[in-house]
Amino acid sequence: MSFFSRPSSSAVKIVAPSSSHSEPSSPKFARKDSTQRQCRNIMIYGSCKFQDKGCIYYHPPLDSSSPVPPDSPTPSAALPAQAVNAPVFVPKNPASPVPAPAVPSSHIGPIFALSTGSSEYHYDESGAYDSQAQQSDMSANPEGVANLAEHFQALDPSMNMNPYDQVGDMHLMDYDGAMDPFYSTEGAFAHQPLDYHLYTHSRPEALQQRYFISDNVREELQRRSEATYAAPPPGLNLPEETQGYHSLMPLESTIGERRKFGNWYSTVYKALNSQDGIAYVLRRIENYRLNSQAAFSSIESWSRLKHPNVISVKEAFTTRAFNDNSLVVVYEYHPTAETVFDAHIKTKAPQFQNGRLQAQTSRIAERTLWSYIVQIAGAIKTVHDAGLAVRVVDPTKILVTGNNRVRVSSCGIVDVLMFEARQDIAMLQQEDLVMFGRLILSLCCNNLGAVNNLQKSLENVGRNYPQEIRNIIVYLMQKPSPLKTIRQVFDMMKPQMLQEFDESLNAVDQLESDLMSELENGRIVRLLCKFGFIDERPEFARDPRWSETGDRYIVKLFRDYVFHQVDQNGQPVVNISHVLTCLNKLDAGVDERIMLVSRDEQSCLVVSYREIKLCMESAFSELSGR
Ligand SMILES: Nc1ncnc2c1ncn2[C@@H]1O[C@H](COP(=O)(O)OP(=O)(O)OP(=O)(O)O)[C@@H](O)[C@H]1O
Repeated sequence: MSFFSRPSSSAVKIVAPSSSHSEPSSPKFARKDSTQRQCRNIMIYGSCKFQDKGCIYYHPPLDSSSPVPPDSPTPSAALPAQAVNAPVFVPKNPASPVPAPAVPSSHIGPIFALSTGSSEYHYDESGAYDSQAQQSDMSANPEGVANLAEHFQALDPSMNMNPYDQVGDMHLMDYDGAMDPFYSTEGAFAHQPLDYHLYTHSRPEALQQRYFISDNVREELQRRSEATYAAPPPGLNLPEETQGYHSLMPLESTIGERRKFGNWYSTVYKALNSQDGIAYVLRRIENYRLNSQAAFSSIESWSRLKHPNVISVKEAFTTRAFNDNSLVVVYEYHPTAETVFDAHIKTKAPQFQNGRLQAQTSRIAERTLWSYIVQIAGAIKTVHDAGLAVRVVDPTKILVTGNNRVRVSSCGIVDVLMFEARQDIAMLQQEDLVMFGRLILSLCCNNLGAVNNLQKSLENVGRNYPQEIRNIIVYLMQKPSPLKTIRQVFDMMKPQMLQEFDESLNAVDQLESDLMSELENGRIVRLLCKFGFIDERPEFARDPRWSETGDRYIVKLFRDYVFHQVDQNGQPVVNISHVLTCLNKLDAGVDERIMLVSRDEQSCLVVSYREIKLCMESAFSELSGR
């Protein structure tokens, strides 16, 4: 189907000037004979290997310095009446130079003539009005140009609003550089200003960053992804596989001084599960001898417990794969997690401050501390409600797994190791509370040994933090009593819980808004997929020229307009703002018109995004058989 035969189309075709003014629609454009169409090999490679071997296309003589470019595969020769009456591409003030259209100069042919009746408008290579041509026209027909402009304006009053008039006002959009340094703004070219209503942003005040998820989130997620698939260095002499887990990689150093986990040495590995392909953490206890299978009974209870501040337990097993009797407990893996000890207590390397090397004193912020207390208290409450005890509430066993997000790790392992001691669960829960009090004290004082001088440490807490925190520590560390429960701690920090709740809702809003921008990107990707399906398709319905003709030709020219523009120096324009602007306008099907130029620069089409969208949809539905 010819594009120009669309009854509703207002596309205007602009063709190269013919030798005779009286024949604006040169019969050249009607030629479909392949022997007269230039061979594409000549256009692409400069020569055709098959020229003397039966290639049916036109090969210009070698000595011809500027071979006549072939016709663009314009589907129809003649302009229908509607197209002539449609709004046309007219300079606002024919007597003065016309500003360049939004198409880069190099995409515009040597001289274009807007052929309408017996008059023509001439544009030079930069798209500016060719005053010489105008002179000669005017000498032939002194009133021609002025009359023609009046004629066009009479045809369509909307002509007074020439969208290209705004080109002079167009400027590089402010966010170009801010968005991504890779997309340089060098070699400025005219942009369409963004139509913000095309974006369905939930939070318009944050528009600058809204094309993609925020840099912080993206970088963090990428770091996590890299950590998940990081491979171990060679020569670690680890088992290839144990109980369905492979690609083991230690998450801590296995050489040098090692701390014991109770009476045992332990090592933490990341490993991939061969059944679901997911990464898990294996905590291995070295040289452990299992005396009773019943020791694993608590693991089942732990594997049922789910809480956002508890690292889930998957399973436990014993193995000889490490050349000893090892106990392994498998946990959910949180890439890039670090212990609370490493994050807040460990001495940091000294840094230069005010020109002097100074030790880093990083007292934990009060807000962060409250957030940790609320989260850990929530975890302990859930564990106690399930009839279990955490048993290790320690800065080296609480992990920071995200922005202010903490999770209790290593659950269940002490239950297995100490199975034979069979302690009373109520007593173990009381111990949890004392350990929790010590943890808060260590965090406030930046010191694991703070508990050794309780009086002084509490004074320290009183100086740097509000009285409520001190009260909680004192409450948790007092003697065990049936009245001392984690619920009481919640009563002591109601305002902070409310604040924590508000902030977690804010975090959800923030993530939803990030998700929203990714949704927009998904929309753009779907459009790009359609381009991919249609453009340069070698054949469809036994037609090798399917992707080069009819609606598909418009789609192809639009693809060139979006991606293959060059600046005034002939450099490719690789500016994602332009791409996003065009694709969003296409997706919305706006009425704004743009000029598409054929690759041979012999013809131009002025079409609206709405029409291009129709072409794309019709071509795609042909392909998908809908
Ligand atoms: N579930 C998990 N997900 C991700 N990383 C984890 C997980 N559990 C532990 N890790 C990481 O493994 C490393 C070692 O953990 P471990 O509990 O042994 O800490 P540690 O500081 O070495 O304590 P210890 O001195 O008692 O061995 C830590 O950096 C921790 O962040």
